Amino acid sequence: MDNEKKRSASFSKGLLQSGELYQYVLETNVYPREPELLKELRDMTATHPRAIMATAPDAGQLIAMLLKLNNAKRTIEVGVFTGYSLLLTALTIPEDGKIVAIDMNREAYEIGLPVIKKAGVENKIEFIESEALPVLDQLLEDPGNENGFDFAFIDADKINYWKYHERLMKLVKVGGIVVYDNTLWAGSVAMPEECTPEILREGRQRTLEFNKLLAADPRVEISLAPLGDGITICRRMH
Ligand SMILES: C[S@@+](CC[C@H](N)C(=O)[O-])C[C@H]1O[C@@H](n2cnc3c(N)ncnc32)[C@H](O)[C@@H]1O
Repeated sequence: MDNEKKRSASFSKGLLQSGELYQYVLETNVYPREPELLKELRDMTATHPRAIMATAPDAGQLIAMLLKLNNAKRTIEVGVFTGYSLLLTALTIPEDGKIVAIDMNREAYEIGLPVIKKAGVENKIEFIESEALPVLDQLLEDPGNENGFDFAFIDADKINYWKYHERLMKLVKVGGIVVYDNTLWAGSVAMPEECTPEILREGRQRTLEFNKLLAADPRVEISLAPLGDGITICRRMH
């Protein structure tokens, strides 16, 4: 990819002042520390027609740090796609860690699976091909899962984010962390509706509603970090 294309590809994902600034962050701080196999998976995904869906590497770097700071062992991931955030999590949690990874599309997961196998971390992953909501409800049927998870990463259909949140407030332990992706929705949350491109409008509305509910939720501390497409970090307080 030439520099111009690289700049515009990264800018479409980033929210900083300029593509150059985002590229600077990636090239000086993120890419040099990105594990080799994660880079391989990112490169494989780059040719996918929906490559833009993959978690941004700068957001991924913060997620890995949060997993470590929280000594996360049991995690949930909703929205796997080709597995960038999943491999990142699997590489970060300890050998006996486990990830319940849910996506209704196995095909995309299978694109990244050979790299996950090459990394030797497939044993940490339970991939469930399904709509996420019934799986979370099913997890809650087992009382052993209540407060049973240390961390969750949610990167799927915005319309259900609040429903996921309600379940996660029971599944993730007090002190545990839940990260929601795309909470700035390409910057559209701060645009007047009439100036928002049609393709972003519904997601913008859902994101505005979700962000408002989260900001008023006394169960969590929150921080909306403007990395990637915006990630909101929640720490369950009670
Ligand atoms: C933005 S992508 C996830 C990107 C991924 N975190 C990564 O790092 O590449 C969103 C994924 O959510 C999945 N998805 C959307 N709605 C879903 C639902 N209701 N239940 C389960 N998965 C869903 C899609 O199939 C898609 O693979």
